Amino acid sequence: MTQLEELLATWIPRQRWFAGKGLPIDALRVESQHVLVPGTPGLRVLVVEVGQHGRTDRYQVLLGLRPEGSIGADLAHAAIGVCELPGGAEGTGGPCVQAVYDATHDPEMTARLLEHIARGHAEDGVRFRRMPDTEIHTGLRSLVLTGEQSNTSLVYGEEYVLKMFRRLWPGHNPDLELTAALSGSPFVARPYGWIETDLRDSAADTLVPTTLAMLQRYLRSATDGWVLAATSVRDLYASPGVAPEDAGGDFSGEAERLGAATAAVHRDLARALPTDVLTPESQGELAESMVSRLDVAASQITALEPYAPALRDAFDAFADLDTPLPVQRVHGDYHLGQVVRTDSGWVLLDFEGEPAAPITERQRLSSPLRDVAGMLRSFDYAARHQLVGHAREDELAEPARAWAQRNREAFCAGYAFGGGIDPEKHQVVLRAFEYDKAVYEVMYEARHRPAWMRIPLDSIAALVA
Ligand SMILES: Nc1ncnc2c1ncn2[C@@H]1O[C@H](COP(=O)(O)OP(=O)(O)O)[C@@H](O)[C@H]1O
Ligand SMILES: O=P(O)(O)O[C@H]1O[C@H](CO)[C@@H](O[C@H]2O[C@H](CO)[C@@H](O)[C@H](O)[C@H]2O)[C@H](O)[C@H]1O
Repeated sequence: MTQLEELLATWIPRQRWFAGKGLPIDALRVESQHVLVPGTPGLRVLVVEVGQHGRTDRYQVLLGLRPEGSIGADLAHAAIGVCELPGGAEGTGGPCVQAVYDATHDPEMTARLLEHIARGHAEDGVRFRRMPDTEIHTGLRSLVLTGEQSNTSLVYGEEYVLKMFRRLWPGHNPDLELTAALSGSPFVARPYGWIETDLRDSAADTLVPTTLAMLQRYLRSATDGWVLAATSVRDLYASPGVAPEDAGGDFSGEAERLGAATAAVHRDLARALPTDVLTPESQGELAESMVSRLDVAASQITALEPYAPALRDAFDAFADLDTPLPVQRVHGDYHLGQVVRTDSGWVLLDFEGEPAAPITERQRLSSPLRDVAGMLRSFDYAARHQLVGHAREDELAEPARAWAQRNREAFCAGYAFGGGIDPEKHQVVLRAFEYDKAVYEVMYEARHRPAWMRIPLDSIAALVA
């Protein structure tokens, strides 16, 4: 490994967006390095290959370069280290020792990204694109959004958000594809542009245009759906003996409006992008993929094993259904943290799909009920997460169940009222998607938040009871 690769092998596993937590890094290689700002201070986009346990993932790193010893206090938290870089100070000849740091925290450097998108510039294999009929204000200072994210988002002057996709797969990111297809909808934040490069698809041995980042309108008045729901749950838990419908912070009106917004987005996606009907064979394959995901999860998480037969039965029942299943592009990783409440209503974000799945899989058409199931799981999460370690856990189990049930029903009613298919009439499909999502969540939590693994596990226990 080069000195830079050694540094990255220590720094990358500590980042929130690193998906391979818990496993040692066996190999790391800088696959490509694109110079956006030559010299020092300098800016490069790196595509880094990380090998772990027999598989290789790619990550995007925005690397800042400064002369050794010149990283000020404002960037100290972003420091990666000091190393010799080939062509470190472009124009000066040979290798040169540089301080390298995470440039997402450096507004001087990130300002260049916004300028490049505004101008539709291209630089060293990286293309910056502006959406037609948009005007972009430059000269805005960026700040990194804090929070539990799979990617990194920069907010420019409360006007735009630039989401840098961290884990890269060859292809256009579905977040960009779907947000662009929904442009003009009141239920999505307007897209302004994107950044892309070519990434090698080793299976096909071709270079594929691949999205590195997407620029969108920043919604100033937005409040996270998860935060709103968690506040409602907290209110309920602080009012012993009060039913969810009588509690001050009842969420069901919002849940119903969210259901209607979701149905409207599904309708618009079905109008703008391809749709189909699943053949019985494809439905069988989908059920099989749910079973395989369960098998992998149960082989790693022994606490899942007792529920595996009941889960398999639900997937089999789905495979045996003989009603044709309409499919289309869907959100793919829908939960309360992906929706925000603004002054004018709910807005849906992050159409990326499950960040751990290859892009081709995420682009596959699916039933809109998959998203409905995702949101129903999220109501369950919102109700249960405050029980973890709570002194009154046993006493609160019933209010938690009642809160989740009330909001599930309200969401489904809003979805049907808003023109979506009535989820209540498709229980077999809905159950299969809910179980599949819960299995995914067990794996996700085992990797990212082990203390929360019992949330989906408890739900599975209750669902199959
Ligand atoms: N356009 C936006 N306006 C306001 N807040 C946003 C916007 N986009 C994202 N956010 C905030 O950032 C959080 C993470 O964004 P998201 O796109 O879900 O990133 P990730 O894929 O990394 O999880 C969201 O939950 C939301 O609170
Ligand atoms: O938002 P991301 O695209 O990063 O999605 C991943 O992280 C989510 C957690 O932030 C995870 O969602 C799970 O936890 C949520 C509460 O934090 C809960 O509302 C969801 O229902 C639950 O699935 C998501 O699964 C994962 O892909």
